[in-house]
Amino acid sequence: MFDKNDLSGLVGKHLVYTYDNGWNYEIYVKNAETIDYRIHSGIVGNRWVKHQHVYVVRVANSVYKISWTEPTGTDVSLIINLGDKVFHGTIFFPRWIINDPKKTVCFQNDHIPLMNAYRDAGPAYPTEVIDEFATITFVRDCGENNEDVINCPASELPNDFPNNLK
Ligand SMILES: C=Cc1ccc(O)c(OC)c1
Repeated sequence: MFDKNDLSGLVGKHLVYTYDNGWNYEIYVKNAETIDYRIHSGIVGNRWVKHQHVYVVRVANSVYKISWTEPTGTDVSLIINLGDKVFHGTIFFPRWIINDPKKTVCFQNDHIPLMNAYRDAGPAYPTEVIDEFATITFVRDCGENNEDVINCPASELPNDFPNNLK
C-alpha cells in the first residue's frame, strides 16, 4: 500500500504537456499547496500565474490529483499519472472567459483585483467544461520553492525551450 500523505514524488516537479486539443501548458509544483504555471498556446496562450493555492492528493502509487479555484472563477482539476505518463485535465471556464479570453492573458499576479471584478461581473454561466487528456513532453525535478522555474511569460522564452533546460 502506498502512503497517501507522501507527495514527495510530485512536489518539485516541472512538467510541460500538450492537451489533445493542441493547447500547450507548463506547471511547476512548487510545494504541496502551491503551483506556478505558464500557458504557451490555446485560447489563453501567454497567460502566466505564480503562487496559486492548490489541493494536492496522491490517489495511487504514482498518481496525483491537483485541484484549485482561480481569482477569475475558473476551476481546474488535473490528474498526473507519472508512472504511465498519462495526464488529464478538467477545466471549468466561466462564460465571460469564453466570450473574451484575452481579458485573462497577463501575469495574473499583477491584476488580482481586476480578475476578481471580472469574476464577480460574470456571466459565470453556462460554464464551459474542457475535459482533455494531455501528453507529457518534458519532466524534471527542480526542488521545492524555486522561484526561477517559471519567471517570465511564454513569449519571452528561448526558441529551444524546454530543450535549453537541463
Ligand atoms: C486554467 C488554468 C489551467 C488549466 C489547465 C492546466 O493544465 C493548467 O495547468 C497549470 C492550468
